[in-house]
Amino acid sequence: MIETQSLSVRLAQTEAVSDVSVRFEPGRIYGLVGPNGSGKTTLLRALAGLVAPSEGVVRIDDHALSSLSLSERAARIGYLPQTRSISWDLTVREIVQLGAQRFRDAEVRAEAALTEVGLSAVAHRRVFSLSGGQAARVLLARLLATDCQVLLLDEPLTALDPAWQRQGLGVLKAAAARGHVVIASLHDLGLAAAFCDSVCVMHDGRMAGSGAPEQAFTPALLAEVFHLNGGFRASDDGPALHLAAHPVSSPTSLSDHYS
Ligand SMILES: Nc1ncnc2c1ncn2[C@@H]1O[C@H](COP(=O)(O)OP(=O)(O)OP(=O)(O)O)[C@@H](O)[C@H]1O
Repeated sequence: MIETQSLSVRLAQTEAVSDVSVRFEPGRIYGLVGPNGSGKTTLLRALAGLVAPSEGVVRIDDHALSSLSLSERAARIGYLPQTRSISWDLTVREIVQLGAQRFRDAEVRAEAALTEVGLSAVAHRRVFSLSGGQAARVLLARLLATDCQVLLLDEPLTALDPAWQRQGLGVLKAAAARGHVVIASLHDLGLAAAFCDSVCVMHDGRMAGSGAPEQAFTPALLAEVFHLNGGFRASDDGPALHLAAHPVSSPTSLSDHYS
């Protein structure tokens, strides 16, 4: 379990996260959603202990995160940052094994993670020879290989094709089913609604709503936070989130949003 209590994070002149109290439970996948600049990355970085709270606290399993050593944090929390780069042209297998290096059976764990992301066939290849989407899957496999209780992912679907966006979320859902806490920032609200047990909606640094997608994604919240008309409607596969093709026509709020 990882939670924040009255968490605020100030970055220079900006209160990027403002008075957020939220609890994330094992066995569940959480979609962290919100417009650009709403505070998703900052909240994830605070949960990872990479940025200090200006107010409030992050707690993991009833320990204040700040009381844990770096190695204790690293054993509990895996983090896939938004800006991803691979510095060394190692093989795919070697990169993924780096995630599992605290385990004796790192090689076995790395192979299992590579299978999950569909990269076993290219495990011998140098990582710089891969496509952008394949490289993104290598880093997802490295994160899975950490086997950390808490997995934090900042826009993990970037660079993935539509099929692999769904496969990737399926892999994360399976990790949650194994007992991990999975928290992923996502921009695709439809995918968040389809795959996540809960969504947490950030708006101007605050938590504007949270809960099961059908409860949290109300038409009023979609209009207010995302400037979108939409809501859940019945479909053959059960209730599904439908969003209008065009944003709500609100020149003032949209110009604010995109400025
Ligand atoms: N290093 C920084 N210094 C000052 N302000 C920052 C810094 N990093 C982010 N911010 C500001 O904090 C706010 C939240 O940014 P954050 O990156 O957390 O948003 P986000 O929801 O992840 O956005 P996006 O969807 O665009 O990735 C924004 O107003 C941003 O401009």
